[in-house]
Amino acid sequence: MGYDVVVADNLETGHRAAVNDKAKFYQGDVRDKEFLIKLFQAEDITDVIHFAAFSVVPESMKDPLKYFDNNTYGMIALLEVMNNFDVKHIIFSSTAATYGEPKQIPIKETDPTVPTNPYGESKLAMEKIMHWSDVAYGIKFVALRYFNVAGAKSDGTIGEDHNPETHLIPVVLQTAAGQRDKLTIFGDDYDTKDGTNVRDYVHVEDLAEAHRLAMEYLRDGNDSNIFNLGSSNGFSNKEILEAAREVTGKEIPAEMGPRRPGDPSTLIADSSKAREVLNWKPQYDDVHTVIKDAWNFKIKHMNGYED
Ligand SMILES: NC(=O)c1ccc[n+]([C@@H]2O[C@H](COP(=O)([O-])OP(=O)(O)OC[C@H]3O[C@@H](n4cnc5c(N)ncnc54)[C@H](O)[C@@H]3O)[C@@H](O)[C@H]2O)c1
Ligand SMILES: O=c1ccn([C@@H]2O[C@H](COP(=O)(O)OP(=O)(O)O[C@H]3O[C@H](CO)[C@@H](O)[C@H](O)[C@H]3O)[C@@H](O)[C@H]2O)c(=O)[nH]1
Repeated sequence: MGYDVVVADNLETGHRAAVNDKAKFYQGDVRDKEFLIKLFQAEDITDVIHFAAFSVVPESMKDPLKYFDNNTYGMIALLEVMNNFDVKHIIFSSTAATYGEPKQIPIKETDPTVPTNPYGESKLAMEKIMHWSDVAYGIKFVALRYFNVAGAKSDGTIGEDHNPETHLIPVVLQTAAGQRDKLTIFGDDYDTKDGTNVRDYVHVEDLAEAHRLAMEYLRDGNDSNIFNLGSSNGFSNKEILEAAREVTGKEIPAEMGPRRPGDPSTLIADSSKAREVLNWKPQYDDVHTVIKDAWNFKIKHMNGYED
């Protein structure tokens, strides 16, 4: 859309091949202030979109300090360097995991934030650090609380590739592709329509557009703000499995397993604030399309970006 883009990533879970050729790429760690200072000296940065983080809920339960170090400390280092270079806009990948077990569905931005896992806690702390950096240094932020991001770029060129993969839809599709023997659904004794967890899946292309709108919102001189980003539809884990069977035409063997520690029962967004304030108009509300796009990426990249 005509923006000049600089990407910084340590490639710990990311892939060089996922970076568009038109963007400049710097390999380095967001916690490394020397690296950031060199980057901010070399490039004329006006706005920062901060995605870098660890984001696997069960891993954060086992190793919380890894999450507070990479995520929360990473934010401190970044804001310090932004402040030194007088960069005043940051768009941040926050998460539905900041809410914890919701008191009401759909979840509004004003609802209580009581994370049930260290990952969500690390991100909530990052939001608070941005708030106080706004008060003290005038760095304006938009925290985008993503619900479950899924799908792939609709032309099949960019998609999810984690090793090991833990997210439900790509795990289901690895099973459909014969790369796993079976799917294990983590718990069927929740207080939901069929006993399995319910999540709100938002297409990655809709999510990307919300970032552009959030950046323009800050460029227009608006105040710091927090927005939910979800499709506002809830699908149970069993429903995702059934939808994936329909999309792929594969049997997809599955079994029930025990609950996964740290999982809230149901997460569904009220995204009306993003629609009203950012004028966000998500194009995808059908989970079949989300799964179809993820499957399209999968069959073109059976081994991820190695293909
Ligand atoms: N996928 C989801 O459903 C979801 C939902 C809510 C929030 N989020 C957030 O969105 C962001 C992107 O998530 P994703 O699913 O694409 O995960 P991902 O692991 O694919 O992407 C994270 C990227 O950050 C990089 N990174 C991590 N730590 C870094 C560091 N210290 N320095 C430099 N680069 C670093 C990784 O190499 C990777 O490219 C994360 O902040 C995550 O918490 C994701
Ligand atoms: O093999 C699997 C993998 C997942 N699940 C379940 O599928 C659901 C979704 O899990 P997952 O895809 O791992 O996502 P979440 O744990 O819901 O977390 C995602 O969504 C959060 C916001 O809702 C983000 O903050 C996180 O970064 C992102 O990973 C949960 O009920 C899991 O228990 C299974 O049953 N079997």
